[in-house]
Amino acid sequence: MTIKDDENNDQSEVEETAVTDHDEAEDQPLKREKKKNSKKKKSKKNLEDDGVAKPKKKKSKKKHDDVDDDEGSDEDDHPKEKSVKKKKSKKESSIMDIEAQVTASEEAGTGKDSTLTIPTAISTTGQIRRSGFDSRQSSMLATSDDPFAIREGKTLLWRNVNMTLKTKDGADRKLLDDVWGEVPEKQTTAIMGPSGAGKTSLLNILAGRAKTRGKVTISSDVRLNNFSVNPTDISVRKHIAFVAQDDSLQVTSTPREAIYFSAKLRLPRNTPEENLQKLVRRMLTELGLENCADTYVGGALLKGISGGERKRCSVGVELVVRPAMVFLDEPTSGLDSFSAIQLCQVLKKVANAGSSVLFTIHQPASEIFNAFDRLILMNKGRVMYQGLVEDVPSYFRKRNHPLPKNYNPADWIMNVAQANTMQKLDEDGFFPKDTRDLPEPFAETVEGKDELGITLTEHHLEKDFDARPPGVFTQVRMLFTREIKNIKRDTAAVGARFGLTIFLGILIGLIFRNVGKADPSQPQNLNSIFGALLMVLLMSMFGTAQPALLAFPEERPVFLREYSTNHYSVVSYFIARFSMEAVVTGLQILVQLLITFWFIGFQSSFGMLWVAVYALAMSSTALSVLLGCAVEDPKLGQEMLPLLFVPQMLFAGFFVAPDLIPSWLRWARYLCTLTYAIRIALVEEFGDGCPSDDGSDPCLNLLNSIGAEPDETWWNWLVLVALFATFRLFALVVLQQKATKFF
Ligand SMILES: Nc1ncnc2c1ncn2[C@@H]1O[C@H](COP(=O)(O)OP(=O)(O)OP(=O)(O)O)[C@@H](O)[C@H]1O
Repeated sequence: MTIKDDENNDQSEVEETAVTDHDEAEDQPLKREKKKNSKKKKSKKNLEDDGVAKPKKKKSKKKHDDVDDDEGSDEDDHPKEKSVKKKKSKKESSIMDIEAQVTASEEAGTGKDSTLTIPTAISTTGQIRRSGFDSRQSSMLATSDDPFAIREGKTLLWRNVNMTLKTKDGADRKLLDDVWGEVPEKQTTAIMGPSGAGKTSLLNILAGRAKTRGKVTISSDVRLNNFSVNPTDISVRKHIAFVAQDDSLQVTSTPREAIYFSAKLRLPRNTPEENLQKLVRRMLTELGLENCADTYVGGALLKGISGGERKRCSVGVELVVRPAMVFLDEPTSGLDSFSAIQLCQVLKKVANAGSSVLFTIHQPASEIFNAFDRLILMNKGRVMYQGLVEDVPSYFRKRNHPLPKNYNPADWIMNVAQANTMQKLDEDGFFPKDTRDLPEPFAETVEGKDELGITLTEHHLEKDFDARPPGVFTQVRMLFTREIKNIKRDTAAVGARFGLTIFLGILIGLIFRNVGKADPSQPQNLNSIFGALLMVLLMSMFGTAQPALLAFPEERPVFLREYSTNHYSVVSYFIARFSMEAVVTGLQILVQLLITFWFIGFQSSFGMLWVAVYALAMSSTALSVLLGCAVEDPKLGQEMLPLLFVPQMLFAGFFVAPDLIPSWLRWARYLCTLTYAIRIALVEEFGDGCPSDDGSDPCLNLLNSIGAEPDETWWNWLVLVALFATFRLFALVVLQQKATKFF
């Protein structure tokens, strides 16, 4: 095998690099670490056959072998990739050698630490183990085009997880009762149990998607690589790839694009384009998505791939970035048995590569059940079993519920859980207590320091500039490109928006035809021109603010998923959305004015009128974006739409003279963008005045009545721009706050 052939050469090559790359300062912690390693090595506590995982050297050796086996079988499955794999650089091979060596030395209990700057972490059993590569090695790993490349894993463990519901009669109902457990790295762990057992609640708490709220109280002791963490903290959530039950994918993207989008934005910036493409292709193949790779994901209004394919696509989006921890809520629901097995095999490969995989599952087929490494069996909020899947039969046998021959173990244990009362199960010795002897946690947060002064984030931080994820520019470009595709593909929405603009433009144009060419010194003509101008402004406000208001609430699930999984920053998202809105709004106003301007025959310059109407549209959309960011439900957003427009019309000064408005309410007019836009447009149209025969000037009188001074137009521009900027800034703040909320 290539890896073995290169072993000696590559190993020495990397050893040399590792040593020469570290200056004196970096060597110090290494020495400290080695000292501490030897001091702190604790014996694994042998946990008895009460459902607690036993450390099995044999098992871990097998796992290591599995990695190699999988490598081999992958090549068999994908002959085309053989040549690619053979061409893997020596460096990549050597990294795998290092990993193999690390695993082997862990098992043998001999650490060859001298070549690696590996900080320590304490495993669930208290055993000290290495948990990292130096930045050079990890960045080299990260540039691989293999979704199952070896990665550094993480272990999550928890105890005393309680979830309590205050019932109507004031009593406390325990939804989760002192739940404990762990998701070790390199293993797949399934949470099973009857409906209502608390599987989803537990997964959500661990993934930071549930917290004390209303009548539900949650408390927990959760540790990530022995850092005591609050799972709802965004910095903790970003360590976990989460695949929710309901898919939140961009409706107009294809599976290929969705997976590529995730890989491009989350993998190191120096990952070659060719590798990204290979990675995506491999992911599509592994998940059986090749046939629908270029079909839209689809949604309620757009026909797309099937529900099962959508689910697999969601899994691919997370797995493509080689996460250290993967949580999945019922990943196999809605899949046929072949697809479910295929997906489980993929999860197994991911675990073999080093990740910790946790998922909830209903009653799986025996083939799937036997493919898990570990099982957490929940029953009415309590842990009924916790440990290796292979220990399940003996555990149940010892408790007088032996597994019948030729029976699906999953069916059997569910049957036992449901057919017996909790009291009977308790008497039979189920519901093991947490007897783990956990070491003191390093720190209260991932940003706290471990004993070597290293934060959990730093363990994974890419120090190499090129190995960091793409910057703001790439994020904005990717988001912007996706938005353009979205607009092009969602033809119904774009067609409705522009179709309505054309229709209303023609209608207004026909009704006010040639009104602008009439003599404005005649009162009825002046009223008509004013009416035409007002209609054009109102139409631009309504036509642009409504889609902008609905945009964020509709996109919220996708945004929250992508933001919480490190695709992009809030600022990038905001800039991309704003740029898209600016372009589309500009075009929409152009179409509208091209029709109405020539129909009506306005006297102002076309360019100036376009700028005024555009400025009004942009500042109105800024207000509606603010509202859109504040509400979570698109329907609620729609209900609140009048809130944007009615006050604008009331306070702008053309229905009621400002002096007649109660004095304590008059200030509100200064916040209305329409007030300033109508002044600018009127000055453009009537600024030169229109003296009548009786010596008066009706045009200037009109300007006067609504506070439009031709000499002070700049002031109106300034306020319009200031309002625009303020609303946008508030929207950004609100979005930033909402971005961290999942509940
Ligand atoms: N926020 C909540 N408020 C009130 N009750 C809740 C809340 N969340 C969960 N529950 C209750 O907690 C229990 C466990 O719910 P959970 O959804 O975790 O079960 P589950 O094992 O995932 O069930 P299923 O397999 O049917 O999805 C249920 O009785 C549910 O009604």
